[in-house]
Amino acid sequence: MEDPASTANQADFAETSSALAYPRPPEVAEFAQALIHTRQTILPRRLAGPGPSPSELQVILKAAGAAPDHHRLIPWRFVLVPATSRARLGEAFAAALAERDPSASPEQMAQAYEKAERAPLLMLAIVRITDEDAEIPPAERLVSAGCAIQNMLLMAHALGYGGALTSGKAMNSKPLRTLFDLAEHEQALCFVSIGTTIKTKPIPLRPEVSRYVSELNKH
Ligand SMILES: Cc1cc2nc3c(=O)[nH]c(=O)nc-3n(C[C@H](O)[C@H](O)[C@H](O)COP(=O)(O)O)c2cc1C
Repeated sequence: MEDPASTANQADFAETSSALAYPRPPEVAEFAQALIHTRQTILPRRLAGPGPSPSELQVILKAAGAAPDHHRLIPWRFVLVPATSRARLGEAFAAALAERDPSASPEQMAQAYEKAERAPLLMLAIVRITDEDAEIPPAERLVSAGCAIQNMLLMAHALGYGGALTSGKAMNSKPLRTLFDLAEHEQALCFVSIGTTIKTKPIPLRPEVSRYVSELNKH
């Protein structure tokens, strides 16, 4: 059965690209494989300018919108943190640290503050855990958010940028929730950092398929 577009309005949707040729030329799968398997985390301290241009940023953000999204709820959102707002984020990180560890040293406070300065493109990924559509449980919303985030990481990688997801103890602290104006039913998932890779590292080893796949027995 087709899903109704329940929460989001039809006007919220737009065509993005034309279809790929069918049958697929083999290069398509080869390209997809190369893209997926060469993506790796490049931590924010290894990301410098330039970051994506405004038009590249739109391409990256549009990729999120291609994620599977049951009932087309758009249960996630991203808040960009431009250079002019990094100081406010740094203050929230430091306040979050002070809240959970009142004995934090000035060095630790400075480190917490400095985390907001890294990576030319920084955004917070937020998921709407519940809303009036009770049919779509939190787990499905989280899956959709993860798909949207991975789409952006892969698109950034295709454009030649490095990227990383970072979380940490400040994620759902009061200072951060207040700064990003999170509603009660929203949860901060992770920061997405994107920029030019200044230091590469070997591609990590990937798990054998047998580690995560099994077959349902008949009995
Ligand atoms: C939601 C989420 C949050 C993450 N937060 C952090 C983090 O705070 N610090 C970090 O070093 N890596 C973080 N990671 C990245 C993982 O450590 C990384 O993806 C993993 O080591 C696999 O490496 P790869 O991305 O290079 O394949 C996070 C990943 C996810 C999915």
